[in-house]
Amino acid sequence: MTWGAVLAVKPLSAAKSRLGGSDEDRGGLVLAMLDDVLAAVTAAGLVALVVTPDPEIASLAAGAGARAVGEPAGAAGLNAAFQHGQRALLERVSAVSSVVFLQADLPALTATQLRSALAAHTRLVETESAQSFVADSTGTGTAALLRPADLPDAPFFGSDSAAAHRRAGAHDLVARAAEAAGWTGLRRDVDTRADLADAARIGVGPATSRWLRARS
Ligand SMILES: Nc1nc2c(ncn2[C@@H]2O[C@H](COP(=O)(O)OP(=O)(O)OP(=O)(O)O)[C@@H](O)[C@H]2O)c(=O)[nH]1
Ligand SMILES: C=C(OP(=O)(O)O)C(=O)O
Repeated sequence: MTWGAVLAVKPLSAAKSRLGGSDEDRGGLVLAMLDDVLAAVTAAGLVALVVTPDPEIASLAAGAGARAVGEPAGAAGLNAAFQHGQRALLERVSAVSSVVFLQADLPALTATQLRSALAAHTRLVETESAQSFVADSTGTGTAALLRPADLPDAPFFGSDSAAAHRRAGAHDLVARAAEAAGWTGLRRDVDTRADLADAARIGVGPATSRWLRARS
């Protein structure tokens, strides 16, 4: 399997409203977390593509070695953005056979944990068309959805997405893979200041670490 990663990020002015703070402060954190996620994705050997309407985010993605595309025409929301990104990635890199839709707010993600999840998918998912997911640390959201690169179906990110992906037939990797106990960074998405403190406790990447130091 040749894996690609698709990430989606809203405009900086609208992103991560639950974190509070000034637009500038929050925007800096969104960029830092994306930088750390892309570093882990690249270190894991995946090609990455970011769907975003924001030129500053697109520029950071390009600097980190990822491709960047704008929002899909005529469709809105995260699930349409992921589908659009999957199609765009396949058009650009035809060798990609599987994709992971990955949240951009996982600053404690490591390449080792990401590779471990991809390996668990390959080991546990028997049929070629099957999907699997990694639930976030609360168990209700989805940190990553793993699937064939040519699957056209829309994913079900949003509230209670873990249950929605399970209902859609995706395998629950956290329930099935013993090594999921080590996926602390992969599962630690950051929506609130408390989440950020927990990510810092786990250990964030260099960009988020710099952002935190500048504020301490
Ligand atoms: N490109 C794109 N990304 C999106 C869209 N909606 C959500 N996202 C991204 O999807 C990811 C998951 O969304 P959330 O964790 O809810 O983040 P958020 O919407 O920025 O956070 P809140 O404002 O606090 O709800 C984040 O990286 C968002 O930037 C969209 O319509 N287009
Ligand atoms: C979109 C999701 O993330 P969050 O719950 O952080 O909004 C999700 O888990 O499907």
